[in-house]
Formats: sequence, C-alpha cells, structure tokens
Amino acid sequence: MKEIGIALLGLGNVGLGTYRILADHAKDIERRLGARVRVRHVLVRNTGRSRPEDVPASLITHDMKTILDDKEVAVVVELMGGLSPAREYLEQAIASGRHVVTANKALLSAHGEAIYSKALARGVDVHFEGAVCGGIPIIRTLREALASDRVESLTGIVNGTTNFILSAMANEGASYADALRRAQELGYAEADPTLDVSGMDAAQKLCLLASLAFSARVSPESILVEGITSLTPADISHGREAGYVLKLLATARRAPEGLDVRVHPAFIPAASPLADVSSAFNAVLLQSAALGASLYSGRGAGALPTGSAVVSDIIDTCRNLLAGVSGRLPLPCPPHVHDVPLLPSGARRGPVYLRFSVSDEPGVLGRIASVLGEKGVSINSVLQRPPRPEDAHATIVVFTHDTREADVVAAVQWIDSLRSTRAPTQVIRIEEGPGVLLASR
Ligand SMILES: NC(=O)C1=CN([C@@H]2O[C@H](COP(=O)(O)OP(=O)(O)OC[C@H]3O[C@@H](n4cnc5c(N)ncnc54)[C@H](OP(=O)(O)O)[C@@H]3O)[C@@H](O)[C@H]2O)C=CC1
Ligand SMILES: N[C@@H](CC=O)C(=O)O
Ligand code: NA
Repeated sequence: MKEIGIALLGLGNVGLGTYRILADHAKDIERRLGARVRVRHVLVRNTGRSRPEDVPASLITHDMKTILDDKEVAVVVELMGGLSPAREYLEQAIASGRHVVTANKALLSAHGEAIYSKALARGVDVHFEGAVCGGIPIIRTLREALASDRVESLTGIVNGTTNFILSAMANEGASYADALRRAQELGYAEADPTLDVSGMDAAQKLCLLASLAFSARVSPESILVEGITSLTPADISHGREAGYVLKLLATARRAPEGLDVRVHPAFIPAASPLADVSSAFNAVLLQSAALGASLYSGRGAGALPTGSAVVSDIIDTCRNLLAGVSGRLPLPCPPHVHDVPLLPSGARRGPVYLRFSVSDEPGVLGRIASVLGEKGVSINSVLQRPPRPEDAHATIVVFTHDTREADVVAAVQWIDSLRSTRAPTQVIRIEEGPGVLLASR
C-alpha cells in the first residue's frame, strides 16, 4: 500500500491529539484514503522533556532541517502556535513543495495572505480547518459546501475558553479566575490566555471566516474587539432576569454600506440556539441567500476535537496529492479577496444593557434618565438594586430600546463624569435579530 509521509510541528495539546487520532484511526484512514499516512518526524521545542509513551522517541526532533531534508515528507502540519518560527517553517515547507496544514489562526490572520500566495504560486495545498471552531467543519462549509451560496451574515461563539468561563460563571457560580484556570488545565486556552479573554482569538477566527464568507480582507486590528474581562456575575444575573444569556459573540454581516464585523460580549435571547451552546462548545449560525439559516455546532477547542479537524485536513491533502489535483481549493488571498468598507462601530443600532454604579442618594436615577433622554437613548426598562453591605455603591440597570451606538457612548461618557457615578458604566449590547435566530424566514 502507498505510504504518505508527514511531519508534525508541535506535540502539545493539538499535536498529541492529532498524533493519537492518526494512530487510533489508522485502519479507517487507510480504507478511506487507499494509502497509509505515516508520521516521520515530530518537531518540539524542548527535546529533553519526557513525552507520552505512545510517541516513539525516534520521531522527536528540534531540527526543522531534518524534516525539510527528508524527501519522504509530503505534508507538514504546523501545530506549534505563535508567529515565529511557525511562519518561517511553513514558508520553508511550501517553498520546498510540501503541502501544509495548520491550526494557527494567529499566524493566518496576521500573515495568511503571504502564506497563501506562496502556496498558490507553488501549487501546494493549505488547509486550516482546526484554526476555527476546533472540530466543527466550518471552514470546509464555507470553502466548499456553500461555494454556491451568498452568505448574508454569520454569528458565532468561536472561542471555547471564554464560553467555558461564561458558562461556568452562569451555571455553577464559578469565579472568573477559577474558570480560566480550569480552561487552561483542560487544554482549551491559548499558550497566552490573554488572547482568549481579550476577544483577540475570536477576532482572528472571525476574520478568517469573513474572508471566506464575503471574499473580504478583514484584519482584527480593523474591527471592534472587546473581551470578557469586565463582565461580572451581577451582569449575568441581571440579563437572566430579563430572559437573556451572556455570550462572547463574533458577528459579520453585509450591510448596504459595507461589512459590519465585530467581536464583543452580548446578551442574546434564551430562545436563541446560541444560548444553549455551553462550555467549550462553539457554534456558528449562518444566514445565506439560498439555504437560509443553518447552524454548525460542536466542540470548539481541545486536543481530540481540534485533532479531528487537523486529521481531516491531512486526509484531504493526501487525497488531492494522490489524485494529482493539489492547489484545487481557493485560498483567501488575491484574486479571491478584496478590500471592502467596514462599518464604524458607532453606526450599530440596537438595544443595550447599561449598569450604573452610583452613590445611593436622591435624584441619581433622574439625572441618569435625563442624560439618556438628552442623547436620544430611550429607556425600555429599569432595575434598581440597593447597595449590598459589601458594596460601596448602589446599582441601576437600564435596558434601552434600539439606539445608535454613538449616542450610547456619548451618554455614558457624560454619566461617567457625574459626581454621583462611582465606577465606569458597564455597557453590554443586546442582539436579538435574525442573526441569532435559526428560523429567520
Ligand atoms: N488548544 C486548542 O484547543 C486549540 C489550539 N489551536 C491552535 O493550535 C496550535 C497549538 O496549540 P496547542 O496544542 O494548544 O499548543 P501547546 O502550547 O500545547 O503546544 C505547542 C507545541 O509546539 C511546540 N513548539 C512551540 N514552539 C516551538 C518552537 N519554536 N520550535 C519547536 N516546537 C515548538 C511545543 O514544544 P514543547 O512540547 O517542547 O514545549 C509544543 O509541543 C496553536 O496555534 C493554537 O492556537 C487551535 C484550535 C484549538
Ligand atoms: N483557545 C482557543 C482554542 C481553539 O481555537 C479557544 O479557547 O477557542
Ligand atoms: Na473547524
């Protein structure tokens, strides 16, 4: 039987998951592919570290040259993370005619175009299903299954760590710090978890999705990105009282003036299918012209879910190689992507949740209401909480009607400058339109 040699760069969470799936499913893979996939090298940073017994020590190396010099290696699979040396190694692999697979969304969102262009010129495959939503086949869906359709919007929960943290805070009363620590232990978090909690990892993934869904060039630096670090258990419970669930949402949608692309926490109705997506599960809800609403969900992080996407990519690459049709799928680089106008965040219209921390004195609610009115922010409902013994201030929560975001920002700036305001106001957008509902038409 024909054998195809591959090299894994990285043997961490995803690298080990990938290695084990290749080993455990070897017979199935052989049957499906008509060839055997053989791991010839595993590149790591620290060769002195003890490794799991099922990975032969003879495979471990720290020398990329050994891999590049091995003519039997046809596919290089990058699962190291970070920008450098991951970029150099991938580009060296491409330059030497190797097909590449990666799960590195940080690298692709920063340097994807350069990497894809080199691969196009060299006629080699680049696959990256593991880079977005772990095991959910969302890249394949956009790149292949929906090649026929016109995506109008996509709304997703695309970061497992933050969804794990918010679920643990909401459902178990866990503290933020404890939930983050557990997400790290379970192998969901990035090596630098700031990328997760700041919303940056979700933004990197969203930009990859947007490039495929809208043929648009979008970078995390050009869009609104807010993370989960300022969210409190009180926000979660105030939202719940009003029938909402708090999620970190990644959204990209067509608007007449351009694309509206952003990542931020949002309250969504408990009836939204995204509200039920808990723990390290991810989901993407697509609205497209021909298919209508479609929902993709599953485990978005972790060794085996992500490893399953990586192994599928390896199999696809090998299939193309065996059929002599490598370089068949479009990559999100010119001529397949172009610049599009992006909507400024202040242009959003929608309801918002505002939590004011104020001194407990007469007239405060009236002053807040009058500033909101002055700025054209219309109040839908109000909750007032007396100060708890452990708090130095009272809490007023306002749910607004549809409002222009720029007006909310102006009102909050004004209110935060009042003497009676004791802490910066918490602003959380409420999303309840078709983007978060399955049956939109
Ligand atoms: N964890 C997850 O759930 C998911 C992760 N990803 C992405 O997959 C990639 C890997 O993530 P993960 O497995 O969690 O990361 P880990 O930190 O667990 O593993 C990284 C691996 O790469 C090796 N490595 C790092 N730098 C170098 C270097 N300079 N030279 C050689 N080897 C190096 C490390 O070697 P050593 O063992 O010696 O330290 C380690 O084996 C990242 O791009 C991440 O964003 C994507 C989807 C989900
Ligand atoms: N850190 C990421 C891992 C998968 O992409 C996440 O938590 O989603
Ligand atoms: Na995926």
